[in-house]
Amino acid sequence: MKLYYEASRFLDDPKSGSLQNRVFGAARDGKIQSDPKHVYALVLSTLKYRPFLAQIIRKSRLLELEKKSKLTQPLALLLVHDLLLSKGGRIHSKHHPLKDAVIRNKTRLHAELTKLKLKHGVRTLEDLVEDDDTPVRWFRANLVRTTTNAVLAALAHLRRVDCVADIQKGTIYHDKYVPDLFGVHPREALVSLSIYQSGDVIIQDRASCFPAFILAPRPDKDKIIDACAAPGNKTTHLAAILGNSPESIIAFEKNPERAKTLHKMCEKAGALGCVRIQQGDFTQTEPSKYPDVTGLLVDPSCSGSGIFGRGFEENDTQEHTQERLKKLAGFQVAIMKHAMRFPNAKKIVYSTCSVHAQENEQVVVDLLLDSTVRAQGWRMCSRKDVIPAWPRRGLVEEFSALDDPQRCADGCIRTVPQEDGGIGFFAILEAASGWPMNSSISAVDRIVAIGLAMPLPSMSGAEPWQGSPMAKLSPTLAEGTSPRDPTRAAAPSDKMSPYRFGATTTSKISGSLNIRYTIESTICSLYWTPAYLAGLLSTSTVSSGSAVPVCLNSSNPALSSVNSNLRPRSEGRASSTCFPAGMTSLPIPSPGIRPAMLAGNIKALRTNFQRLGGIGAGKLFGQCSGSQHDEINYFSPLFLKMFSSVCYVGAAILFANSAYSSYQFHQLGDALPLDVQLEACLACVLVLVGSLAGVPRPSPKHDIVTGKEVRGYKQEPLKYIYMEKATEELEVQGVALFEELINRPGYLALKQKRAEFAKWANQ
Ligand SMILES: C[S@@+](CC[C@H](N)C(=O)[O-])C[C@H]1O[C@@H](n2cnc3c(N)ncnc32)[C@H](O)[C@@H]1O
Repeated sequence: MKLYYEASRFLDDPKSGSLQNRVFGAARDGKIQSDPKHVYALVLSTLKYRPFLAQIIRKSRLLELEKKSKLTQPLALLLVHDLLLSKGGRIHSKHHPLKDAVIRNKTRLHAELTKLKLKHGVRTLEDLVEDDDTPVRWFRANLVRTTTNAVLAALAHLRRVDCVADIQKGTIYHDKYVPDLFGVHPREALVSLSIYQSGDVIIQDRASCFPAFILAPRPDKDKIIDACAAPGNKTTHLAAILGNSPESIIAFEKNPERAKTLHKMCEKAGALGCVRIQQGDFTQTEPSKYPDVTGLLVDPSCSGSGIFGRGFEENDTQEHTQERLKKLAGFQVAIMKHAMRFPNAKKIVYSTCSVHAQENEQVVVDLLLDSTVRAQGWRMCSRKDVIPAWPRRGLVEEFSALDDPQRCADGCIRTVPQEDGGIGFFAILEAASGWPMNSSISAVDRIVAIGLAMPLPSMSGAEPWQGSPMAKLSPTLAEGTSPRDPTRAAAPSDKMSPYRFGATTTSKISGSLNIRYTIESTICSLYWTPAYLAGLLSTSTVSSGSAVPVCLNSSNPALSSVNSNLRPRSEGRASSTCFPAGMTSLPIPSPGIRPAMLAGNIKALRTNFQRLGGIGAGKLFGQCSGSQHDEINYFSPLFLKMFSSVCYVGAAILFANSAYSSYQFHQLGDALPLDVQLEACLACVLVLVGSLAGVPRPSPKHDIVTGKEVRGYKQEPLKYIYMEKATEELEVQGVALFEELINRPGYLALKQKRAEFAKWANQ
């Protein structure tokens, strides 16, 4: 429980700073004893799902119901998170009153989770969070390994659409801005495809593809430095544009762990021949040692505010936010100034994944107002050099300190998170005097392009080749700063796409209603069906009166006593239950029946089944003839025909019911419960019985000695099932024997049940 107590301190910690810093800092200072990695992971995941967990807790009334246990909201969030979402079963490890309080409400909490999933039409909460975050799954053809046409051929099963808004499941969009880029619906199974696994395609947000595209290095001519490279999305994109020319990229990465990720990603992309990875601080390099470098891509650590749900933490104060932005901007200007010192660099692209002007336009203004930068001849490029067709440009008001604010703003690219189909982005281009605006990188003038960077998969354990589309992953920040944590999980339903709403409404609810109903009805069927079957068999015996046609041999001396017991049940006391006369001898295991009484009847029932089984289904249904000479009675052909039909109809209903239940469980991603499996088995048995009963009777045979017709086997009478006593006893107790059967909703009450369930699910 220590872990939960310690983690709860970080959920609503008023202190500023990133979660990672706070948790690991607390561990260093000896303020927490639990493994900081566990604390961090637990708090991070709880924060991610917080709105949903809070909703589940509120709707289940957990805190109200467990008032006595003094369960607090932060602890409830963590414990419910582990109960519902953690696979490790940590909450069950040792008893503790607070853990027990949550576990006591397990069913209620699971029900609320199910309702939430049904409401949003998702199989897991992960889907819900992801859905809110990623409007489009962007991926680019890795031209190091394949071609755009080969990728299109591999995805030929997807229908081509011409605009981002038309992207839905089963479609593919070929981007009009970045030629090797494609967009699919986030739920499209991309990562399971071989083209993804082989590294032929790399998932990368469109905005993240802009910087390398703007830099546009030329194969065999340019040498590029990627100043802040890990995890390597833009590095591998550069390699693709450079046609994998040997040794054409130097990729710097300060963080040793992230440098390993960068290596992995380059390896996966097949770009190691082209990229030289240099682990170390780019700002500590000596520019004069790189005379052959013609261009740089500077994608420094930033606030990551352009990535969905990765803005500053909600508990960050305004002052703290400003303080952090100032610090980041200071680093960003410094690293850009260093990049501008490379003697033969003609073009620099600067990018961040922030939406804050402080990290974007204001950095550019600071650079352009700097006397050293001016003296070096760097200037801003105009719109025509920075994806001119892209409609969203920089913020004019931020350039008021410069000569032509409109021109400067037009030289920028901005993307709004989600609205523009991906993460937030900004880009600007500057050039030194004399630089021909439409020139390539070989031009003598110097250019600076500014955009936004991508999140870092390694931060959240993503595979490096997943690239940048994982919009939830946090970016690495500058020195003295730290990655952003998801203070908010996915947006609530009002932010959801129409697509999901579509899936959320009637069909899901009615379907889910059916799940519950089918479970209910399945259990009922399983509970009652053997009784019905036994009843059918017994009834056919009883209802025909004393001249029982089934299995009683009038020559049998034991028969008279048996027959005397076989008076129609309507004469007995059970008739008061209003149950159909023919069914009164059913050994129904009503909860009211005391076990001892039931045991007697079960024994009798078993004996009957054994006898019937002993005779054999074929013999029972009269399709076989035997060698015995006793003439015995059989079911009438009409009865058998009807019985067979009843079996088929029953089997069809059970099959349909179990199939639909299976479908619904599949939709929910749950394993098929035993009762549904048993239902399907029962349906098979009914088909078998029905088909045996439906086999036409053989023509009568004649005894070769007597010449008489021989039609079957001698059979023993079925044992009488004594329901009378049980009935009496129950009536004394005031229990209606068949109450459950009478009150049980029929299969045809589905509509009503659906409505009830829909009401329940929408509470
Ligand atoms: C925003 S990420 C880069 C993302 C990368 N460009 C991509 O698209 O995959 C910033 C990276 O720069 C690294 N970094 C920060 N300061 C650095 C420095 N002074 N020198 C080299 N790398 C640095 C960080 O460790 C981090 O991995």
